[in-house]
Amino acid sequence: MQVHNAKTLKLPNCVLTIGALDGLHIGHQTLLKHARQRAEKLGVPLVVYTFDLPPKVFFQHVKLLTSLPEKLALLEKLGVDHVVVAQFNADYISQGVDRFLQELKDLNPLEICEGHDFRFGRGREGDVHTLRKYYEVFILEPVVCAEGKTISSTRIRTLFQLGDFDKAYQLLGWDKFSPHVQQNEKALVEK
Ligand SMILES: Cc1cc2nc3c(=O)[nH]c(=O)nc-3n(C[C@H](O)[C@H](O)[C@H](O)COP(=O)(O)O)c2cc1C
Ligand SMILES: Nc1ncnc2c1ncn2[C@@H]1O[C@H](COP(=O)(O)OP(=O)(O)OP(=O)(O)O)[C@@H](O)[C@H]1O
Repeated sequence: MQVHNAKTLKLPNCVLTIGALDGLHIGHQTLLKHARQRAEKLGVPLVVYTFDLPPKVFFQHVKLLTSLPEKLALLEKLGVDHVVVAQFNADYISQGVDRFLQELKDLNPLEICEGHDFRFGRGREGDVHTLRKYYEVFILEPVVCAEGKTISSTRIRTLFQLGDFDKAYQLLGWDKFSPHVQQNEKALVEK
């Protein structure tokens, strides 16, 4: 797997998923497994475009579930070929939807795979309908837990704060005893 700064990767084609992907929980994993299958079927690389810090950590100062090195290790396990890491800072945020779409052009995605609530660009002005004007977009149905509630990074952060570690690990879907999970448990309960 190769890691790139924003605006440096150029590809003739790919399957692309964009997102904060904090925690790489079961919803994210399902999305990336689908994207992996599409990339294999089309014979093109799988690219993930992600943000460091995740936008919600930057704006709302919520707790980080996975550090960048942890996230990259998990993306590699999921069979991602290229990861673009955008430094999410004031300068980056100032770019509007048009410049972000311009950047995507260099990746030439044959398909973009997202969940229905994906947003992008300054003020969250772009969504899957915006992407559909230019690209083939696959929308994954919300992945839910056994009680039918949608899995999200926000929900997992809340479960950690409530001390419901078993449920949080269940929704993360990674090995409870792996070093990154133990390290995060400590970080998430410490205020
Ligand atoms: C160029 C750019 C500017 C953004 N500006 C904002 C912003 O002003 N406010 C905000 O909440 N999120 C902003 N975001 C983050 C997106 O809303 C969104 O969190 C990001 O695209 C990841 O999608 P996800 O949260 O569905 O994973 C921006 C994203 C991009 C690519
Ligand atoms: N449970 C889920 N089912 C299907 N798609 C999902 C699910 N959770 C996230 N996604 C998709 O994964 C991509 C990245 O989303 P994001 O990183 O914002 O996850 P999130 O769990 O919704 O985070 P947060 O709770 O911080 O908003 C988006 O396309 C989003 O729609």
